[in-house]
Amino acid sequence: MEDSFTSQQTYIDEFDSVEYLKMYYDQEQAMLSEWTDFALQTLHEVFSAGGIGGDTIMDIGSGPTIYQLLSACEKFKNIIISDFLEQNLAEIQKWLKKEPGAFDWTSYIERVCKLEGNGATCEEKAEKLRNKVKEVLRCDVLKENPFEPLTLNPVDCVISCLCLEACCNDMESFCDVLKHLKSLIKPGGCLLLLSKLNRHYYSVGDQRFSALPVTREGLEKALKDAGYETMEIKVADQNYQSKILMLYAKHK
Ligand SMILES: C[S@@+](CC[C@H](N)C(=O)[O-])C[C@H]1O[C@@H](n2cnc3c(N)ncnc32)[C@H](O)[C@@H]1O
Repeated sequence: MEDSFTSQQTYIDEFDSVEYLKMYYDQEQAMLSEWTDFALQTLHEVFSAGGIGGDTIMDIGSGPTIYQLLSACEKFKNIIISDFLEQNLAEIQKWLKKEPGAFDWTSYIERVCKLEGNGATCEEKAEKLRNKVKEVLRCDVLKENPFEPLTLNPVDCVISCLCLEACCNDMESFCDVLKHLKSLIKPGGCLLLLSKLNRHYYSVGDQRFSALPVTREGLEKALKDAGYETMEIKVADQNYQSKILMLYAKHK
């Protein structure tokens, strides 16, 4: 069964949130900086350019991470965090409640404060983000209503980083998921997707998790087929090892 796409039960049983943070977000691990450099810089640019903002932003497949919301928290009054796994939501809650053992995001917060250059301290920025997170919810993007049995009001913006490729085993399913997300966005609102291209899997500890190897063209087509209008695409510099990109699309 080596080749089958990772099941939801495997995620529930095997995804180790603490190990994921250690492998991909611990500053000691230099291999990660290409992703975080790109994500922090790109999200800073997208949110500071104006145009994207409003009442509520929803992060889909947040995992145990908050770096992706550091720039967004300047532009939205409310933030909804969501993931399929309870263990990831528990990690987020630990950080929100400043509990012992919570992951230390200080260096990420400092980097975003520096990019924003408005004199806010790391503590002030962290408090701003904490205060804006109004919900931490379980979701399953494979469901037509990812928050079933809840029905949420559509939001101004949905953001999702490295998640959809981890849930969908083909482009048809990817397109269906984009349609599910569309129902969570107000008409005229936007979707921000951050992805690594052509990746077949990622590892957490000894466990491999499947990824759908997406291309820029495939993503653009899926967005079009799902009824979005692509507004902007940014691809990381050539000197990055793996191709990574940000897609900004509008719910027409
Ligand atoms: C590679 S991690 C990305 C985490 C985080 N967004 C980041 O940028 O590091 C993929 C995430 O997708 C979540 N996921 C997997 N299947 C899902 C589903 N059906 N619905 C929502 N999230 C799902 C996993 O729990 C995991 O947190």
